Amino acid sequence: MTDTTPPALVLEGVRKRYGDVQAVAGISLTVGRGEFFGVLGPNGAGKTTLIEIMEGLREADAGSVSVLGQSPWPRRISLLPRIGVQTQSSAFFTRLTAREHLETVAALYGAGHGGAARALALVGLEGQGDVRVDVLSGGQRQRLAIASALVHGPELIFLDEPTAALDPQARRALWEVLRALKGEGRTIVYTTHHLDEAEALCDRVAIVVAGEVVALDSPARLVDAAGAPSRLMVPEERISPERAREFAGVDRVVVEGGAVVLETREPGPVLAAVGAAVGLDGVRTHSATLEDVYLELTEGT
Ligand SMILES: Nc1ncnc2c1ncn2[C@@H]1O[C@H](COP(=O)(O)OP(=O)(O)OP(=O)(O)O)[C@@H](O)[C@H]1O
Repeated sequence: MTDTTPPALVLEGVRKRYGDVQAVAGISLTVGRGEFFGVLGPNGAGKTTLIEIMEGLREADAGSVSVLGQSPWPRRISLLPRIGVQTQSSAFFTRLTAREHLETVAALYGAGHGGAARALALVGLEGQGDVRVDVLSGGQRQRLAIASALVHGPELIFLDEPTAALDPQARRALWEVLRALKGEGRTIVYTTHHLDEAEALCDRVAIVVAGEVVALDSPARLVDAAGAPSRLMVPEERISPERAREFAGVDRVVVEGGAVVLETREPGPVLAAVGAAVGLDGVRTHSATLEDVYLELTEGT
């Protein structure tokens, strides 16, 4: 039987200009149901504009957008309960408590009250349910904004830099929340400047530069395709740069922070050769990461 369920998102040739600025310059992409999809890119690359077009908060100048099989613009009431959008803090009901705020958001989507307690617990705000929104800390407000996107149990969740203002523990806790939501089959589309996070969480990422997608794939495939070298760091008292250069498969040798660094695209054989020659005590390795790929693709922007 063929699956006729439409993808979570289909964008074709989407463009958006603000005056002289071409914020989104022809973006096409598809996000499958249940996918965790990251939108990455430097400040001003067009990520927020793109997400707002997906959310139905902005109209594209050109191109087509399909969200769960429907066009999100003009605003489509039937779509709203099915998508979750991280509230901007300007849209908070500041005189309400955190719980009342979430109950109100849930009611606006036609969902019951039960979701508020669950959403508070999911983002680690169970102790702040009775605290007024206007006295929450910046990080707590951010968590409430995320809870607002989840409270009605949507199929597709959009988050714009959800971990930006969070402390490291809250950030890791949110990773677990996001993983659990994905585990429930929900689709997540989010932007972040944390490349380690995108690498840990996303099934696929799109790297956006100046309104265009310059790379789109799984983090692992992007890293493989970039062919960035691995680095082996050997304490400098154990090996000289001259000797390090003699190992087959070493592309480049530099001395950094008390270590002789061997750059190689064949880390296995080089590591074995270094081990046989001088031993592996104190040797550290660094494989290429999504951040290396990102920095290369966004260089000069
Ligand atoms: N309402 C607006 N009016 C005019 N220009 C805008 C507006 N919103 C965004 N822009 C411009 O469009 C471009 C893309 O902005 P956008 O906020 O989409 O980028 P971003 O990738 O989300 O950036 P950041 O990482 O800094 O949040 C920028 O040059 C920005 O100055």
